[in-house]
Amino acid sequence: MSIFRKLAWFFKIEKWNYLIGVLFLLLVAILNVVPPKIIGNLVQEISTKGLTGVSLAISLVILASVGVLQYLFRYIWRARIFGGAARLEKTLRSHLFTHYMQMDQTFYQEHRTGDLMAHATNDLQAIQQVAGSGILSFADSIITGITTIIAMMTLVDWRLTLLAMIPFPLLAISAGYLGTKIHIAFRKSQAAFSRLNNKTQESIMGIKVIKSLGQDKEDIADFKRLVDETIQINRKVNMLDALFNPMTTVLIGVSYMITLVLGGSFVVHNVINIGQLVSFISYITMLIWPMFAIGNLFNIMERGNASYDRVNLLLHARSSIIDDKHALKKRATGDLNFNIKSFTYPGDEQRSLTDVHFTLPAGHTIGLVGRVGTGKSTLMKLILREFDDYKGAISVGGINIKDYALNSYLPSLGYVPEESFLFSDTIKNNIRFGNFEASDDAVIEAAKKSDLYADILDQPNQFDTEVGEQGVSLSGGQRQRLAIARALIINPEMLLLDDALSAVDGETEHAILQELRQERKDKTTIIAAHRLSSVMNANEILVLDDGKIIQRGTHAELMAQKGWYQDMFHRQQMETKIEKEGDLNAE
Ligand SMILES: Nc1ncnc2c1ncn2[C@@H]1O[C@H](COP(=O)(O)OP(=O)(O)OP(=O)(O)O)[C@@H](O)[C@H]1O
Repeated sequence: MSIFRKLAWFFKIEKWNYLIGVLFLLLVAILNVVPPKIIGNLVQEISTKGLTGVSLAISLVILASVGVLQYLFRYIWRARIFGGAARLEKTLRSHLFTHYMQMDQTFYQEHRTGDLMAHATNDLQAIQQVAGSGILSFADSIITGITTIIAMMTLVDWRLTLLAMIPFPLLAISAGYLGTKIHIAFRKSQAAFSRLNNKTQESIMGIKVIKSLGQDKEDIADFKRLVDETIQINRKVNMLDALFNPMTTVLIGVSYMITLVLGGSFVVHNVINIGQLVSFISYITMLIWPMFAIGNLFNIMERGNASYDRVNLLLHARSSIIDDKHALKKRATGDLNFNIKSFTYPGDEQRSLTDVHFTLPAGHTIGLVGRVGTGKSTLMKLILREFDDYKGAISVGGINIKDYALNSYLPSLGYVPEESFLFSDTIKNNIRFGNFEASDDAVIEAAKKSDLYADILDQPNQFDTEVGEQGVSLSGGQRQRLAIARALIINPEMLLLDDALSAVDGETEHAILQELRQERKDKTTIIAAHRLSSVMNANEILVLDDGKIIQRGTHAELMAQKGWYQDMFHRQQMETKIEKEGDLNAE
């Protein structure tokens, strides 16, 4: 029952719909007791040869009217109760989705996508069932049960009713016992479903890697193992479930036996007549549904309860990146001051950034270089406010970035990672994702600036070409340039390119960077790259190692020093030369 308590907030909002629904359930249940009584009367009249044409006609008219009214009333309760359940699903669905949108990176590091999908589908459906079939089973089993029992007591005989109900308490005891077990089993079943969801999602996303490394057989075996495990757990749920329904049948059977033996003797001793016995047997039959409804109710409630707890846990997770009450609702413009004493990822032991300090005046570009895993992306993540828990401060235009409202701050930034997410939509819509108001001319302009225009004209439907899921129909370089166009269309105050030109050739890279220098004279740009040619023209270049700045200066200054930058520059020049010679020889 605790799930009803947990959903009290919703039933309060929908109280009128549920009250009207339950009222009509009650009317249906009251009407339900009429036909057995009429049939019992008819049988009695037949057995005493007292049946007349008029009484038969009246009985038939009553039966028909009851049928029509029940049809109408059933329609009303269905619309009210199931309509309410649909609204609960809608409310929870949008609540959960909005919550997902607001959560920070730490949340997404802690929860796997498959899990989050399972919560948004399976769990919400289970909760919705509580508000629909659950309420129906609950109200109907009580109402039908009570009205039928009252009819049996008043219209037939209260002693026979009590005797016929002897087996019923057993049902309540077993329901209570099985209910707890079912609750635990459901939790396990839902966790298993999440694991299976995660596996399916990961395998489909990673299908290319799995196939190219020849791991398909192992992956299928792994999947089968998970399916077996899930089936095993679900079998236990079904077994517990299966224990309940046959028990109901057995108990009803016992009740029938009591009725036939004792009811028969009541007829023999003229306590009740044969018509009443027929009515009584019909009433016992009418109790079968409430019994099954109780079984069904436990099932629905336990499933819903386990799901509600899981969803609630998610909804209670708080993002650590939240707006202050007095957060500034203004675009972040001006110089960037990055002063980080130290930053460690949540749950990590090792620092990822130590003593990284720099100022980037508006209109300037800073380059970030260094070995892999030295903190270049981490530095950008802090500017992007993916993580707020660090020692130090970052400010833009003299204002701490934590003091800006997220909805004002983030749209001031244009971020392009090495692998951008593209939506399965047209090229045009992907470019103007950051600004759907952007005109077609602005889209063309952004495509030209990112050196993508010629490629788009080669596509079958030019700007209206669908790029497929995650942009599968485009090359790596085209995807990167499309992501740059998407960032440029919002004309960001600060552009962050995180190895965003790694898949384009040197010439294209040169053209794009040239364009950016022209276009972004009063805005800041941060470029993290492995290819040093990407940062050569930056106003300052930081060389990072193990999260610390080991060298800094302009290209000329760094080339004049012995160190990582000079070594790497020479090495990359040599590689380019060898590549070019290789190309010439091939021609
Ligand atoms: N989300 C994360 N949680 C925990 N540790 C992380 C996370 N992201 C990165 N790290 C760690 O932080 C360090 C810096 O990683 P980062 O991605 O910033 O390096 P990078 O210089 O951008 O590397 P690359 O050139 O390969 O992109 C690495 O040791 C990495 O393992």
